[in-house]
Amino acid sequence: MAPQITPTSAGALAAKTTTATLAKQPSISKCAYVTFLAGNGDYVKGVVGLAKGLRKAKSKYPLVVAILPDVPQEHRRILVSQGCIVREIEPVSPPDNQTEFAMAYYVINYSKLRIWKFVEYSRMIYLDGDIQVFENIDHLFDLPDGHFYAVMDCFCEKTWSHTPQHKIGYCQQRPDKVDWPVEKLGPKPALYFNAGMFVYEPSLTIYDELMKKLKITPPTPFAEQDFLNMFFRDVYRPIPNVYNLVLAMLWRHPENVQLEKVKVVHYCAAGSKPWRYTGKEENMEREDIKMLVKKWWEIYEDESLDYGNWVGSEAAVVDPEAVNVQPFLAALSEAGVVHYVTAPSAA
Ligand SMILES: O=c1ccn([C@@H]2O[C@H](COP(=O)(O)OP(=O)(O)O)[C@@H](O)[C@H]2O)c(=O)[nH]1
Ligand SMILES: OC[C@H]1O[C@H](O[C@@H]2[C@@H](O)[C@H](O)[C@@H](O)[C@H](O)[C@@H]2O)[C@H](O)[C@@H](O)[C@H]1O
Ligand SMILES: [Mn+2]
Repeated sequence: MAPQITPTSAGALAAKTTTATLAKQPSISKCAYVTFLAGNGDYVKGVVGLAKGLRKAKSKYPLVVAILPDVPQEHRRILVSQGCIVREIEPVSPPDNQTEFAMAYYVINYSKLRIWKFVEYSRMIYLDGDIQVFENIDHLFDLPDGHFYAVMDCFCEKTWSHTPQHKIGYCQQRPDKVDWPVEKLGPKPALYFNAGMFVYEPSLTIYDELMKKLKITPPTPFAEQDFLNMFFRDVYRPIPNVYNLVLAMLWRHPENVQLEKVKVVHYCAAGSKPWRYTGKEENMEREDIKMLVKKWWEIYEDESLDYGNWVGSEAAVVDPEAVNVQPFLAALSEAGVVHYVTAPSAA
C-alpha cells in the first residue's frame, strides 16, 4: 500500500507547493471546470461569481454548469450569457432512510454524481457554487490519471458533532493534538476530503458503479460527501488546502493556513455565503472573513469580467503557456513520500 501523504506533510506541502515551481509545457486533454446548480434561489449568484473568477484567473477551460430541472429559464439565460455551458441533469435520490442530514438540503447534493457522465471531457475539476478561484489552478488538470484529488476537510465545526472524532476533539488537520484511542474506537478514520472541490475523470463505468453502490449505501449526515469519501477511499490523494480553503480552517487550524498563498476559497462556513453575508453569524465579524467576502464581491460586480465584455478583449488571449505538473508532483511526493499507483481501483 503506497504510503499516504500525512496531514503534517500535507501542511508542509501547502507551504512548499506553488505554481512558480512549475515548468511550462502544453496540456492536451479535453478539460473543463464543472459546478452544480439546483433550485430557483440565490446560488446562481455564486455560479456567476465563479464563472467571472475563472476568467479573471485566466483559466483556459470552460465552466460547465450541471443544473437540476428546477433551475428557472431566467437563471439558465444568465449562465449562458456568462459563457457557461449549461447541462441539465436528472436528480439523484439516495435510498429512503430516516437519516438526519447535517443540513436538510444536502439531500439534493447526491445529484452532483451525474457529473461522472460528462465523458466528452477526459478530466474535470468540480467546484461548488460557493467557491471562488482567485488564482489560476489549470495545472491541476495535468495531475496523473487514476486518482481522486481533493483537499482534506476539518472535523472541528459543530456540523461534525455527530462523529466520534469530533466528540474526542480529534481532527485530521492536527492528528498529533489528540491520540486516537484505537482500543476503544478501532482504527483512525481514513483521510477525508471536502467534496466542494475535486479533480476527477468522468467515466460511465465509474458512474454505473457509483449508482449501484448508492442504492445499497444508507445515507449519512454529509450525504454525497460521505459517499464519495467511501467510494474513492483507495484512490484519494490529498492536495494542499490552497486549492480549497474551507473557511473554518481560519479559526480551527490557523497554523495550517497561509492566506496569502490560498488560490481557492470555499465559502461553506455558516453565514459566509458572500451573496447573503450579513456578518451576524459566529466568526463572520472576523477581518479575514470580511476581506474574503469583499474580494468575492469585487469580482462579482466587475463588469469587465462579464462574458460579453471579455470575449475579443486582449484578456481573452489564451495564455500560450500552460504549466506542467511534474515539479508540483515532485513537491507532493517529496513532502508526503507518496508514489502514485498507476492501476486505479475505484473502491
Ligand atoms: O439551494 C442550493 C443548495 C446547494 N446548491 C449547490 O450545491 C452545492 C453544495 O451546497 P453548499 O455549498 O451550500 O454546501 P456546503 O459546502 O456549504 O456544505 C452548492 O455550492 C451549490 O453548487 C445549489 O445549487 N442550490
Ligand atoms: O452535501 C454535503 C456537503 O458537505 C460539505 O460541506 C460541509 C463540510 O465541508 C463540513 O466539513 C463543514 O463543516 C461544513 O460547514 C460544510 O458545509 C461540502 O462542502 C459540500 O459540497 C457538500 O458536499
Ligand atoms: Mn460549498
